[in-house]
Amino acid sequence: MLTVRAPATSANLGSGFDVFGVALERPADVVRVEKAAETTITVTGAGSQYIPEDPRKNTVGAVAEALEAPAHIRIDKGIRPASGLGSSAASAAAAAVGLNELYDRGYTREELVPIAAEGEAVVSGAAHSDNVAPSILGGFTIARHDGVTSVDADIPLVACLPEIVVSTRDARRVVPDGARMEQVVETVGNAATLAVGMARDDPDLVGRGMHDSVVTPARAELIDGYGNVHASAVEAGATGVTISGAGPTVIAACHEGDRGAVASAMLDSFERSGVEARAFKTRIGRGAEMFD
Ligand SMILES: Nc1ncnc2c1ncn2[C@@H]1O[C@H](COP(=O)(O)OP(=O)(O)O)[C@@H](O)[C@H]1O
Ligand SMILES: N[C@@H](CCOP(=O)(O)O)C(=O)O
Repeated sequence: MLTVRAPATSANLGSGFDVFGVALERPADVVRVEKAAETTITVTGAGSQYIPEDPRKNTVGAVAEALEAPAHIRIDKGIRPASGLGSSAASAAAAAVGLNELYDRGYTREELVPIAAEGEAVVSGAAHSDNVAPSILGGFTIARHDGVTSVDADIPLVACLPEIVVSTRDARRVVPDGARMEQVVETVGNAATLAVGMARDDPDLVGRGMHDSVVTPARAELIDGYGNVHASAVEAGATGVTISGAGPTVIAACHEGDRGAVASAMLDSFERSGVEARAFKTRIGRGAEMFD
């Protein structure tokens, strides 16, 4: 039996829709895999009552099938589903890393990314890799159709999760069909700024690069109080604020010493909108880790 801890992730970071992602130091899913004649799944932990144990409907089932690696898979959820923190992806990432080792398949971590993304297709209708890539590789990742680039980065973050459920499948339905040329130009500038900020561990550049005028405004409508939470976080010192993944988590980049104030400001602001929320002070962290 093998045990794998795979971290929560924040995808998009505003300007990098379906491309950028970061691994978070916490929270995480823990997945145990054991060889079996056919795949069975049990789920415990955060939000487990909403997660199917049928291998055709759970992200880890798709991964086991893609790797031809049937197993008893036990998932202990540390990441609430439909949170915008890559909950479904963390389980898929952990299963990919664990089953690859258990069955000695020999795939590199980069090669496991599209395999784990098969799980995302099951739940969101699209095999987007921007959550599974950082959950497997850690750091800041750029997921393209032809492969993944990753870089270690150290940026302090605050993730604020309101008690609202937004499924990725629903949030993908509000993504606009296209963008105007000036938005494309702006997005290229922001995305490039963010990537340089990651390479330099610079929270100011990362924050500036998180702005997005294409997808984020449409999705903000799904999160009660988003505009005020954004403004409060910036006022408290956040260098940039955006929706984490498909939401409803709101993620802020900041300097180390500002994390407490930013977290309090975001919580207070959600509360003023009548929304209960939790805030995690976190930072960019490592990818999936395996234990015997
Ligand atoms: N292993 C899993 N972990 C979490 N959610 C899963 C898993 N397998 C299937 N799901 C389903 O995926 C959906 C949550 O995924 P998604 O909407 O992408 O949210 P998140 O951003 O938290 O990953 C829920 O409907 C949940 O039942
Ligand atoms: N690029 C995807 C990311 C979804 O992230 P999740 O954490 O909400 O599953 C999207 O924006 O749809």
